[in-house]
Amino acid sequence: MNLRIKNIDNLSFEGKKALVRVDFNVPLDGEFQVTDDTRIQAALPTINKILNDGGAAILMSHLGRPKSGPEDKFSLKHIVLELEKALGRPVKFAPDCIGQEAELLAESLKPGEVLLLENLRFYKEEEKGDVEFAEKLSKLGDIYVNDAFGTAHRAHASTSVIAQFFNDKVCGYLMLSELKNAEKVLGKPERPYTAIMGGAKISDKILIIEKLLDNVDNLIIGGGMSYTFAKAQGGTVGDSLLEADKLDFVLELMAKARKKGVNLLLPVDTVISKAFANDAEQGLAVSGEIPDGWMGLDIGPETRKLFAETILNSKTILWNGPMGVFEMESFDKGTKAVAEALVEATKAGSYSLIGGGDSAAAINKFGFGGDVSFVSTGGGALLEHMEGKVLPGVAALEP
Ligand SMILES: Nc1ncnc2c1ncn2[C@@H]1O[C@H](COP(=O)(O)OP(=O)(O)O)[C@@H](O)[C@H]1O
Ligand SMILES: O=C(OP(=O)(O)O)[C@H](O)COP(=O)(O)O
Repeated sequence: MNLRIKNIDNLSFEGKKALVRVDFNVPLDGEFQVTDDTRIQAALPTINKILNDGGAAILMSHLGRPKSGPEDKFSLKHIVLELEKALGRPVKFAPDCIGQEAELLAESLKPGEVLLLENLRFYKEEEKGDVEFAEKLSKLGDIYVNDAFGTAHRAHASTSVIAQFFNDKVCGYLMLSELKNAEKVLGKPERPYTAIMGGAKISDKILIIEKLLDNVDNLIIGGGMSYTFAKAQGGTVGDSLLEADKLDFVLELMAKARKKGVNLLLPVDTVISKAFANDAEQGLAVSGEIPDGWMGLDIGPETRKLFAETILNSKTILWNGPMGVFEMESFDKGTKAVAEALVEATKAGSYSLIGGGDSAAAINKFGFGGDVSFVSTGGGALLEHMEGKVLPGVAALEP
């Protein structure tokens, strides 16, 4: 971890206004209710430290990916109630993240008070990393705190460019805890070290899979991406997810695993279905032998046993991406079996780190969130960090 960054514990916020970049990019339902408040809860230690010190907190975040300007469905006003509930105190809201009203609201903020700014991405300048926009934001606070680990892989105005306008700039507690936990896997992980990769698309995870082969003892591949491996080995995959342009890459990966002595585990059987639906006709197939008209939507029972065995023999485990379409009950058994193995391994003293929105949602769905070592609030950010890339949101905090 970078020790040149100032420690938040050594900083007093008394009488100060802290401008805090948080990641409140949380899921909302059709009624604009927050359906998972993990990221809000995770930001509380930093906000409470500021308030308990006698400071005021000005919170800024993005929500979703608005295309051009303000859109009601992406307004952060929808999360004010949830934030008030979590903090146990009122939260003021600035309907624009820059400009006169935001400045007046920030200026009149008293110690112990909290102000939430409207979605930063209502300005295209945010994602462009525009310096003038960053400077306007910076006028709102005296100290800059970045606690948005989930967005730390973005070099945006509020996550990195803004830092140059502050003498006092620090990592928040969430960011620190995320970096510390990732270090256990990135540094000298206790061995055997097993990475489990799943989810829908190989193309999203190519770099990380390749990078992992330099470090892991076992690499488990499940979920939608495993059918491209089956196809590349000459198998048939019916209507399963397939990235036909990645077949050569997959064969190279397999060769690299052999060369590096990495034990690559692929599914040996798969739950198949006639359609992408919970109640469609289902069956079981040997991997690479899926008939036409069927699609693989989960790993099969033999695979679950095989994967669990390896997980239980591991000392460090990194998991990203579900083993099947866990959102449907008929296809959640593989993901559940892997989650259960992770919990058991953790109980036996192994270190387990889970990243990615869907993997975190899966582990929470099964009620295991508290039974693994760490569930990261980052998806892309955690993976980029694992690839060894410098996170702009962290680098910007260096003096
Ligand atoms: N066999 C499969 N066929 C289709 N979709 C799948 C399959 N296995 C997993 N998925 C889907 O992959 C999605 C998660 O992928 P991804 O976004 O890569 O995970 P994460 O957010 O954890 O990184 C889930 O919505 C899940 O339903
Ligand atoms: O949810 C996020 O990323 P994730 O889906 O990789 O966890 C972050 O808020 C970053 O959002 P972005 O990918 O729109 O920049």
